[in-house]
Amino acid sequence: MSKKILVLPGDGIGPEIITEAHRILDWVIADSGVAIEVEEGLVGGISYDVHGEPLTAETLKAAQASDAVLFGAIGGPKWDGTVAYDKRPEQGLLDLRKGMNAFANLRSAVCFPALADASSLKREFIEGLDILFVRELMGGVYFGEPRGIETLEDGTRVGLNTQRYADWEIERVARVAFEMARKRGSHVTSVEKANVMESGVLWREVVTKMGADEYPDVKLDHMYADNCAMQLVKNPKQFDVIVTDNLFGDLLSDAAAMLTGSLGMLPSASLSDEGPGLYEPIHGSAPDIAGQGIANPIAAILSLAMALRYSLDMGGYAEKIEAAVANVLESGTRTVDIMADGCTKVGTTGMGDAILAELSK
Ligand SMILES: NC(=O)c1ccc[n+]([C@@H]2O[C@H](COP(=O)([O-])OP(=O)(O)OC[C@H]3O[C@@H](n4cnc5c(N)ncnc54)[C@H](O)[C@@H]3O)[C@@H](O)[C@H]2O)c1
Ligand SMILES: CC(C)[C@H](C(=O)O)[C@@H](O)C(=O)O
Ligand SMILES: [Mg+2]
Repeated sequence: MSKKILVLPGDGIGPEIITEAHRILDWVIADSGVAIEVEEGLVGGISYDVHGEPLTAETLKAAQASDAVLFGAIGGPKWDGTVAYDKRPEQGLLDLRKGMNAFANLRSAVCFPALADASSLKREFIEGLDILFVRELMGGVYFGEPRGIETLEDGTRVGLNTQRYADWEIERVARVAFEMARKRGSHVTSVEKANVMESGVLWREVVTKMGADEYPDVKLDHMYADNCAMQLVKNPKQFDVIVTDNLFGDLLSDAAAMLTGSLGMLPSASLSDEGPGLYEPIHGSAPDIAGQGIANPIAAILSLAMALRYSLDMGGYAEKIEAAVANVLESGTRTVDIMADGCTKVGTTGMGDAILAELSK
C-alpha cells in the first residue's frame, strides 16, 4: 500500500522552505522507488484568505488520513489584529496539533561541527551539543480553560489563560522522554516551576514517580524553567533530554536554536501514540525576510528527515539527508543566517540545490 504525505507550506517563508524540502522528498521517492503519494494543502493565513478558516475540516481530515504531515510556517502581520482571534493563523496550527493528537513535540538541538563558530556562544560550549527537547504540545496554558478577555463589574479588563495539566498528560509525555533518553545519553532533565505553580508540583511528582518505578536506569534531575534558560547559555552540554510543558518548551527551544547557529536549523516532530506525525521547523514565517529567497531551508529539510524516520520507516533516508546537510555545511555553503568568513553565500534554492547535489553523489 502506498504511503501518503500531506504538505502544508503555510505563510511567509513557509512555501519557500517547503519547496526545498519537497524537492528532497521527490528525490527520496525516485531513489527509493517507494510509492509515496504527496498531497498539498492550505493552512494558516493563506487558508483563512481562501476559506475563511485557518484550518478547514477537509485539511484536518486529510492530515489524519496521511502517514505524515510536513508543515512550513504560519502567521504574519497581514493577519495580526485584523482577523478574529479564533481565526488567526496560529489557531490553525494549534487545531492541527490537537486534531492529530500530537502531544509529544521532539525538538532536536544539534550543533553541526561546521557551524560551531556560527553560534553566539564560544565553540567549546557548543561543539558536540546534542539536546533533545520533549515539549508537551496539547495542554498547559495554550489550551487550558477558562481563557479570554473579560470586563469586570468595575470596568477592569482581565486577560485570562489557565495553566492546567492532568497527571495522565504529564505521564504520557514523560514516558516519551524516558524512552528517548534510553536510546541516547540516559539522562532526563524535567523542567517546570514547582516553586510557584501547582501544575509544576504535580509535574515533578508524576515524573519522579515514573522515573523511580519504571526508569531507574535513566538519570533524572529537575530544574526550574528560569534556571534552565540560564543553564542553556552557561553550560548547554550538561543536557541530554529535556522534558517540559508547552510554554516553557516553546521558549527554551527557541533559545537552544541559537546555540546551533540559527533558528533556521531546528526541525521538530510532533508525535501521538498512534497515527500520523506532524513535522515542522520550530521557526515561524519570518515576515522580515519572506519573499527574498534567503531563508534557510535546513530546518524544513531536517523535519522531512524526521518524518522519514518516525512515520515512514525510512530511517536510512533520514540518515542520508542528515549526512548530506552536514557535508554541505562542511563544504562552506551557507545561507545568510549562518554565513561566516570564507564561506559561499547561497539563497534558499541554492541551499536546496547543494543538498540535492550531495544526495545524488
Ligand atoms: N510554527 C510556526 O508556524 C510558527 C512558529 C513561530 C512563530 N510563528 C509565527 O511567525 C510569525 C513571525 O514570528 P517571529 O518573528 O516571532 O518568529 P520567526 O521564527 O518567524 O522569526 C524570528 C527571527 O528568526 C529569523 N528566521 C526564522 N526562520 C528563519 C529561517 N528559516 N532562515 C533564516 N532566518 C530565519 C527571522 O528572519 C526572524 O528574524 C508570527 O506570526 C508568529 O506567530 C509561526
Ligand atoms: C505559532 C505558535 C502557535 C507556535 C507555538 O507557540 O507553539 C510556535 O511558536 C512554535 O514554536 O511552533
Ligand atoms: Mg515557538
